[in-house]
Amino acid sequence: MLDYSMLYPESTVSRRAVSMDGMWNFQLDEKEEGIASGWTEGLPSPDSIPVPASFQDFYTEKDIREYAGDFWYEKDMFIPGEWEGKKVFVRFGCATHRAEVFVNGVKVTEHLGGFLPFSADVTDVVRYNAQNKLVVKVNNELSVTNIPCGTTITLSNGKKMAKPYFDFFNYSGLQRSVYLTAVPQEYIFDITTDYELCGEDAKVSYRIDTTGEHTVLVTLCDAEGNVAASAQGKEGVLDVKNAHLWEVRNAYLYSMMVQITDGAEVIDEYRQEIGIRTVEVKDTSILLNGKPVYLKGFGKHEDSDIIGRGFNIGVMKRDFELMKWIGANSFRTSHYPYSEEIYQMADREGFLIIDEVPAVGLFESLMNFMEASTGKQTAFFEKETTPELLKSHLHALEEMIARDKNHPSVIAWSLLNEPESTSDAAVPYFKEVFDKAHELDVQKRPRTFALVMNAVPGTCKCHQFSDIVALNRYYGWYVKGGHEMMDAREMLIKELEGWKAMNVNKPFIFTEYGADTLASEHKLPSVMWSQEYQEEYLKMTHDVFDSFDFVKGEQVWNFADFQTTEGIMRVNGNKKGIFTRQRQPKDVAYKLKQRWESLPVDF
Ligand SMILES: CCC[C@@H]1NC[C@@H](O)[C@H](O)[C@H]1C(=O)O
Repeated sequence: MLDYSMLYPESTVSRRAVSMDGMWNFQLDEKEEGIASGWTEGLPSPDSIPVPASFQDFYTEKDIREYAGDFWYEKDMFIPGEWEGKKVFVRFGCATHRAEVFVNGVKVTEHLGGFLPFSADVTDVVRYNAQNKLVVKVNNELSVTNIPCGTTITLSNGKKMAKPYFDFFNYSGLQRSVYLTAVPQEYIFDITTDYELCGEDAKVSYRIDTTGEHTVLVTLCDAEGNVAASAQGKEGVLDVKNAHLWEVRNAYLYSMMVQITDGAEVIDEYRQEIGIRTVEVKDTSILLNGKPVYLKGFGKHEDSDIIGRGFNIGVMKRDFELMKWIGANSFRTSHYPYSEEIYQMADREGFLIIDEVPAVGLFESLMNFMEASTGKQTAFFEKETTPELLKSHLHALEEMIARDKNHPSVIAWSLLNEPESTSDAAVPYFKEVFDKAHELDVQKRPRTFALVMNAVPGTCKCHQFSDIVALNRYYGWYVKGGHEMMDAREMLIKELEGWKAMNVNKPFIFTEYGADTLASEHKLPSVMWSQEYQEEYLKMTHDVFDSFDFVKGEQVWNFADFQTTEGIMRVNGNKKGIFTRQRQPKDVAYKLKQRWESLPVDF
């Protein structure tokens, strides 16, 4: 178990959660002198930047935008006297990709992994009714021992630069909200739920982890605030009569109130919204509440102008409005777990999420989108560093499942994106990862990984671990693009015939397919990069999907244009979006809306 709670920060009768978002002091540490020079007590000559945000797109200097190495944040935090006697934490939504945290010059924690929360217990180092100095050293270098994978080079001027093995910009920093929290000495550490449907009724199994032994009370209220069920004890079952189920695009949330009590006294109280639903795979179907569902939607990114990968509540709202407009019902959190607020919104809006751990770039290529189709082997899982990578991977997986396990919207775990799954050495690595996910998830949700283009019938050695087989395919773009699309169609059909012949008897979904498209380009007849070509490509691909009944999902790559490293294949980023980076529709959005609104509901 993790040594920090993953519960989302909330203020209740017993708790306080104070946002520390706003302008923070900020300073690059190119000489890596910060520790030796006492920056832990405060930064010598800082600038100031917003948190949450990536730092890269604020500045005009390319050396800052491409900076790789250590960089520091600083914030003064006032600790109220009434918190004395409680436990006090600083909780980071994430720090990308690694961090060391100091309060009043004392190191209070460190964390590896850039897309999941962690907390520092600062109870013993803070001064009450006084300002306290919070200092964070962050580092954004890439390697093959942490996820996402890449490398870091040193340029001729001695400056370091990140070289991703993945196709998104290495945005970094304090990209999600930071909270100051206070909880009782005996507090609710974790909540775990599972569901069983029994006709019109439902059983909600729960486990409450606390830091003490006092009595635990659990009360489940419906959306109208009526008590639907209640129980006493750290583990139990809530019998819910006439349960109102959480359905795709028809959400219903109950409120679970958990209390630690000592007689009439409430020691700690925490409330979490839950959705009563079941998810399972049966033969080639994905079942939600026992009914088949077909996934329509996108691979996305947390990516927007100016703040990069910083959580942007307005962009989140716009993205959900666009997904509702176009008739989507799902998305994959490609290629890392997203901000918690996005899962909370998906819970409220009834969207299905494939939650992806940041295991991307596990195929050694700086041009993954090109070399992935060549059959190139990079012996990625045969390195001396592979055990260290596996340790980081499993820790990120444990954090992701601990954080996201109670969201009704999360229906599956994606454990890798486009790894090198065609080598014998990949098999034991995958087995460890898939077994760990099964062990950690009480709900035993389906597990998957996205197969890269050269992982096809007969070459992929790892698809057997997946409960849902997810394909990233670009026939008509990276393979046989342009006027050769007719041959691309034949290749896609041939591959699906190959999977069919293997009698895998599992649902297949496409987690990526797409064509780079400039909103400015119209051509008659079409050419690649034109709007017309994106439409022809999607129609060809969808026609093939529709002729294979084991295809149970289509998630277009990508929802919106997004930033990548610069290169000859990227026109200021990846342009495969159905929407522009500013969230305006390309022409194909209207065609996709027609298709998704006309698809039958059940499959
Ligand atoms: C052939 C691999 C395609 C690749 N897949 C991973 C995504 O993160 C990239 O953006 C996408 C692309 O190149 O568009």
